[in-house]
Amino acid sequence: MSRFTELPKAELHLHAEGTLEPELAFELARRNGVDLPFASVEDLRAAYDFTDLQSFLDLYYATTAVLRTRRDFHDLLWAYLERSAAQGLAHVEVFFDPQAHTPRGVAFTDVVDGLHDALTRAEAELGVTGGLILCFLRDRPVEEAARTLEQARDRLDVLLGVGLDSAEVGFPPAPFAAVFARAAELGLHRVAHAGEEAPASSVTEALDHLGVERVDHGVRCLDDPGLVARLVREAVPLTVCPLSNLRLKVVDDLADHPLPAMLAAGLKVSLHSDDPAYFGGYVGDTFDAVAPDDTTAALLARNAVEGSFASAGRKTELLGRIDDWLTARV
Ligand SMILES: Nc1ncnc2[nH]cnc12
Ligand SMILES: [Zn+2]
Repeated sequence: MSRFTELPKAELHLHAEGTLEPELAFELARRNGVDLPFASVEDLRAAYDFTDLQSFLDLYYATTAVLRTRRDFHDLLWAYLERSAAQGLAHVEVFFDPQAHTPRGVAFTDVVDGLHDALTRAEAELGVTGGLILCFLRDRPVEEAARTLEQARDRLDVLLGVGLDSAEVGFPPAPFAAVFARAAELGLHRVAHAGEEAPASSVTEALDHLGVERVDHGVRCLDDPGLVARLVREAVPLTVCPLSNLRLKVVDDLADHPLPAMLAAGLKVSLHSDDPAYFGGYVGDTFDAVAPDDTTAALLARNAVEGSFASAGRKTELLGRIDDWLTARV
C-alpha cells in the first residue's frame, strides 16, 4: 500500500501506448492475429533493459502493432485507469501518437474514439476526469504532423491539446512552429517534450517557437541559469518523470535525480509516470519512490493540478482535497 494512495494525483505526462503491459500485448496479439517478435510475456519483459530513449522507442513502437481496433484502444487505457485509480489518480491528460498507428492502416478515429470511450467510462465509474493530447512524432516529417492535425479536425471536441514527442536529439522543436500555431488557432493547448535528452536550448526553443504552456521532462533546464529564472518567473509547469529518467539512463541513480534541485530553484515541478508499463511504476509508485515527505508530496500534487487543463471548478475541488489530505497528516 502506497503512502500516498489518498493524495489526489493528476497525471500530466502519460503516454497511452506506454501503458501496454506485456500480458495485454500478448492478449491483443492473439485477438488480432498479430505476431509479436517475443516467445512469451517473460521474454518481452526481459527486453525492458534500455540504454537510452531510442532503445526504448524501438520496442515501444514495435509493440504498438498489436493495437488495431477501437476496442483495443479502450481496453489499453481502461486497464491503466483502473490500476491508477487504485493508486489515487484523480485526473489524467493522456498523450497518444496517431502516427504510430495510421501508417499501419488503423483509422485515426478508432484511436481517438477508443481512448475517449475509456476516459468517459472512467469519469462515470471511477470519478477520474481527463482528456487527450495528440502528440506529433518529432522524428517524422513536419508535413506528416500537419496532415495528422487536419485528420483531427472532426474530433476537436475531445482533444485538449497537442504535444511533441519521440526521439529528441537531432529533432529540435522549431520546425514544428507552423503546426503548433495552427493548433493554437484551432483552440488547442500546446505542450512539448524538451530537455529530456537534448540540452536546455531545446526547452527555450519549445517556449519561443511553439508557444508551449507546459514542458514535458525539462530536467536539462538546470544547465542554463537564465532559463531557470525565466521558467520560475513565468511559472511554467514541468512534468517530471523520475522512473523514466532512471530507466532511460538520463540519470544513473534516483539519488542523483535533479528533482530536489528543481524544487529548490522554485520551479513548478510535478511528478508523473511517462510510460508506466515499461518503467516500473505507476503514478502512486512514483510518489513512493521520490517524494521525500508529505509536505513536498502535497506541493508536487498541487503543482500538477495547477498546471493541468482541468476546468476551474475541478481544479478548486482537487486543490481542496489535497489541502485536506495534508491537514489530516500533520
Ligand atoms: N519519454 C519519452 N520521450 C519521448 N517520447 C516518448 N514517447 C513515449 N515516451 C517518450
Ligand atoms: Zn513522455
